[in-house]
Amino acid sequence: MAFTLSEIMAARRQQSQAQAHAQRGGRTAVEVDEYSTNPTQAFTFYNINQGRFQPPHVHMVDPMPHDTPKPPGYTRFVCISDTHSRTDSIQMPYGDVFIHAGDFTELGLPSEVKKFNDWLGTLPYDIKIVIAGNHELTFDQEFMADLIKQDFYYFPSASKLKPENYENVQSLLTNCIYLQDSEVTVRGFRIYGSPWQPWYYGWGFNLPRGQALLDKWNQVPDNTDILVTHCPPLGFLDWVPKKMQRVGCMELLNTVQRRVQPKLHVFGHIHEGYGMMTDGTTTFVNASACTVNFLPMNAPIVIDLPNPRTT
Ligand SMILES: Nc1nc2c(ncn2[C@@H]2O[C@H](COP(=O)(O)O)[C@@H](O)[C@H]2O)c(=O)[nH]1
Ligand SMILES: [Mn+2]
Ligand SMILES: [Mn+2]
Repeated sequence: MAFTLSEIMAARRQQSQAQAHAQRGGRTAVEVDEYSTNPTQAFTFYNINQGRFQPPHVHMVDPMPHDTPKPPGYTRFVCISDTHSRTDSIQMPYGDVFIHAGDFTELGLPSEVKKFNDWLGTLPYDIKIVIAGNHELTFDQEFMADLIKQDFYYFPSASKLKPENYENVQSLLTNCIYLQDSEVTVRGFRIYGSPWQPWYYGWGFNLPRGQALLDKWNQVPDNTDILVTHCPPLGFLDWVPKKMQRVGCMELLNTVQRRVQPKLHVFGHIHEGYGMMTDGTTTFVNASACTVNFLPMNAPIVIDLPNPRTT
């Protein structure tokens, strides 16, 4: 893949401006990236010209064994995602705070949501945080209104749904804190959750790459400790082998690295990307429980974070 000299110079200028700004202690306002609509090209360009995804800062991290003792003064987060109504065989480890990063159903049917909520009720964690993903169709009110207008053309299996059965679908989640472009502070950690992802076959919470998604990420407060999104950022656990593509969101990456800099970013969506990485500032967790064949084979990922000082 060839880049022109002016493209390389522009990217270097952008990088040095961001570094200078960061050195002044400021956090950069994120703008739409010129490679936003082609994430595979963006990855290649920024990797070759800026070493943006290279060691020593960027590397894989081995998930912690579930029987590791928790150090005093730490909170243990149990991260999971993409369970797709297949929770029966999943062994849940010890922990304090449960985080589910979306796709807990296949279609967001109220029956599936109730089953998921019942499962949540059996889990022993102090706090349980859940966001939606593209499969939670009924949680996306605008999506459902459009689907009805199209007479359920794209999702005929959802056609039996009646609006009165899903209008308040969030209220079925009685055993967790549900976040949708919103935040909660637990044990001193500021946690923000958002379900949006780059458009892919017109599912729920799909948005075009670029400004539309950046508008959502711009709602994340600067001092967020833990960011939960359904989709990955570009370059972190976002590789789709069968398409040989990077599919993470460029604007999400820039928001995480240039502005918010959370301690932990939990997501899923790309089942093949299950695992853990770091860039030296943020730990990235793709917690997809299901494989690409929708088999719930991947264990929840646990991570200990030091409790924030409260003054
Ligand atoms: N090439 C792309 N593949 C994608 C994208 N989003 C999802 N996927 C693939 O689908 C599965 C399952 O996703 P789900 O949301 O239906 O559970 C995922 O593991 C990928 O293989 C995309 O934007 N581009
Ligand atoms: Mn999924
Ligand atoms: Mn998904």
